[in-house]
Amino acid sequence: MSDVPAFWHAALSDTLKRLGTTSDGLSVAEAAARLERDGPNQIAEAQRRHLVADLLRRLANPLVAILLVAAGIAGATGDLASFTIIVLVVLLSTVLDMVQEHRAEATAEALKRSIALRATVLRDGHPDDLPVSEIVAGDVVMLSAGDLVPADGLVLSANGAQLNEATLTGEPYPAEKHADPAASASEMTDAHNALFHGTSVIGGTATMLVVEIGRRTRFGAIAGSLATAQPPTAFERGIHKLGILILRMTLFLVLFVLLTHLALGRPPLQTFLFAMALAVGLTPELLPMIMTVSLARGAQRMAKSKVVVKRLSAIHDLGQMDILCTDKTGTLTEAKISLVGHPGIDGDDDDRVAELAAVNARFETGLKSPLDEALLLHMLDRPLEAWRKIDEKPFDFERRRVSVLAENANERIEIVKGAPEALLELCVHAQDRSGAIVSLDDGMRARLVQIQGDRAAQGLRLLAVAWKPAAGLDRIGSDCDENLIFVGYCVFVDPPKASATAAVARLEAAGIRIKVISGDAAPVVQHLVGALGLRVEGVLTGEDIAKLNDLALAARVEEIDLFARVTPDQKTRIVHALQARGHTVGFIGDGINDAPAIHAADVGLSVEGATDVAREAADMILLAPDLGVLAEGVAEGRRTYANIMKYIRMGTSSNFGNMLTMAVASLWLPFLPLTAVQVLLNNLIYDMSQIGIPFDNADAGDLDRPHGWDMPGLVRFTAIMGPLSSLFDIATFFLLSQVFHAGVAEFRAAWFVESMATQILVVFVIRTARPAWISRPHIVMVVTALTGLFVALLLVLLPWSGVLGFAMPSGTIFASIALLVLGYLLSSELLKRFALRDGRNPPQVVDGRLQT
Ligand SMILES: Nc1ncnc2c1ncn2[C@@H]1O[C@H](COP(=O)(O)OP(=O)(O)OP(=O)(O)O)[C@@H](O)[C@H]1O
Ligand SMILES: [Mg+2]
Repeated sequence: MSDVPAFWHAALSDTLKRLGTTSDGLSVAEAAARLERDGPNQIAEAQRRHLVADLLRRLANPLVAILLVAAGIAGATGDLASFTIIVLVVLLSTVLDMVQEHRAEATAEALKRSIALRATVLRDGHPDDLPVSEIVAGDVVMLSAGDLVPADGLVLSANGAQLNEATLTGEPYPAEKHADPAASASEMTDAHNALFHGTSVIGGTATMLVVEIGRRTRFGAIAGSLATAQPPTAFERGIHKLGILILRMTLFLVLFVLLTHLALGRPPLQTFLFAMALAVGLTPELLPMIMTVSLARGAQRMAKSKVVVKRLSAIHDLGQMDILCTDKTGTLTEAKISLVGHPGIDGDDDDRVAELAAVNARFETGLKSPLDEALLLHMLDRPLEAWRKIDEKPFDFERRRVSVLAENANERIEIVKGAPEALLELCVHAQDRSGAIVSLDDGMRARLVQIQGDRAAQGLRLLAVAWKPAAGLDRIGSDCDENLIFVGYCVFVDPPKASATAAVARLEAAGIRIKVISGDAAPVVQHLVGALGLRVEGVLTGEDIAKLNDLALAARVEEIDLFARVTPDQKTRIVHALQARGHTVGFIGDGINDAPAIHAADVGLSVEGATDVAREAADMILLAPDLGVLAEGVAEGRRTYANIMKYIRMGTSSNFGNMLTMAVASLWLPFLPLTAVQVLLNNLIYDMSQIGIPFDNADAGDLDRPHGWDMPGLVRFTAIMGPLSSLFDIATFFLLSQVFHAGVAEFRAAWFVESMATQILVVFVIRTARPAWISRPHIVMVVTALTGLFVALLLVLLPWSGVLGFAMPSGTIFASIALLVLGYLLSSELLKRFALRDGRNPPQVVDGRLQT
């Protein structure tokens, strides 16, 4: 990497001295000073772009730049009015755009900050829960299983600390960390005394001295080069394609208008300005702003219904999600686990079982599972003080058991507790109530399997407990799973969550199929879904999945709704298999074991109380561990999508219509239908009139099933509504020039009004697939749209309209225009039933289930 010696080579005492700190950490005042000096501990550059820089960036947009140059030419040739107005309009619309977008981004950022990761940091010698961004070099941070390492640093002390460093090193196996110096380690993979930002603690605890923060960490160094941006969603890709299409058409039209007018001998400068203004008018320049504002507004509303969005574009995915994978504990159950029994091999409660299990739970340093907590709670009145820990082999989700080496005055033994099926297999002896050790024959094995089956069928969760003598041993050996002596089971109850049934029903009614993916045993999961009354089909276990390759798995995942005893890796495989079948997949989970699947899903979901790793991997965080909250979120996602589509439909259809109109007008009219200034004003007012769209209400039809980017539907909409608007434009031309023989200024005023009214008012028609008078628009949208129309009328009616090149049209002209506009709105209302049909084959909902 670099010639500077790696930070883990130096002696700890030297590093402490260099950083001016001790193993008790910094004082609050010193930390504040360092935060001021070094800046926050974050990898991304400060998000807030500088306002002036942003303005310049927007003005550098080629279209705007051409306009400004054109304005300059107009000014130089003495057309001061055009110069001033063009510059004003350009500035106004740019600033408008920018302010809206900044405000939206600020809202989204604030929401995100509310769920920022926190860490336990020693300040003034006391542990304090602080946002990770406030960590400075010299701080001492306390880490435990499930935490993300917030910076680079040295291990001060560790207790069975195991780290997953795959993000940095690609190494899938956990790395053990301890405080001994590693002066000779040249690679980070060998630096067993160093902790790196972005890795996660999967077992044990550690205290860490922070050495490097933010971009100076190893992770920060590569994160900068590896663009961390998420790949665009299907919706964003669609929008991008549409943008390119519009750009091509605009270019074509502008060239066409330019060449025809020049060929017909019209004044070159004016024609050029007009063509440029047209180009500006045709670009959906407001689209990015409308998208950001809609998404931010969606995020704000979702926050009210307790879903905090970390990645804004995930709102699209949420609206499009048609499969939700969920883990069991906490989402479908109350996660209030208690021990209800500890039967020995005869089936009756045996205290030795509870005691050994509790010793194991007490000494295990990994993330305490709710099962461990239930065990410890049960033993509260009988402290395990006689026991001393010697060694441990921590829990992992592949082995599904924990081994602990411990002793009391009488014995030194290895105690194992874990998933019963596998653990029973490993036992060759059993111990009965009297303490006698008997051989575990087939008959007894069958009786024990029977106990497992009985309890699981009642929905009770089981852990098996076994042990073996370990006199003279100081470490757990590689033979730790051999020759075990079975003592009994711990039986837990985790009551089903009452609200889950209704929440699942709501999600299913919204066209989302639920799949339960659990690390628990199949009968337990089956009993639970039965108790909740969920309609789920089929079961696949981790063992089955291990035998399937990805292709075979993809063939099975559709019809199976229950997955039991799966490993974390298999959770991810299931998500990928569903994605391969074309589904938009959500995954909700809270554990270390869920994080990879959360990351792989289109919509990664986690809950407030989940482990850091799960929350970090998620796109959205539910503030309440309740699927009902998610159902609300889905509705918001779809509303956001529906509103963005309104803007896009308005834009594409009126653009396409305008293009046709302009092409016809250029050939036919002896003058430009509008001056450049008028085109720009038209565009500005139209833009402003649409600012209310993100606030609009959505119809039930927009919310009751998933929908994604639908290009064929959009093309059909444009092909129907575009020509319709041209038809009425051309009718207006005809009326004005052939019937009323309007003068140039009067013609332009009338056409300005007609074009504004049709463009602005049609939103009330196409915002809904239902009859326009049934579906109520949001008041903010009504007000912005009508204000736009009012301003347009003022520009023509006020005395100074002459400055803009308008002359007041006669009352008859106004009346005919009003009739034309009315006719346009009515025919749009009639035709929209053909234009607004979904372009894809609508998914069929049969018997409440979405058929795919
Ligand atoms: N602390 C523990 N000690 C021993 N075994 C454990 C412990 N925690 C979990 N196990 C075993 O590992 C299995 C898988 O763990 P867990 O149930 O947490 O997985 P999961 O996929 O998160 O399940 P869920 O869907 O319930 O959230 C458990 O069913 C249990 O048999
Ligand atoms: Mg879990």
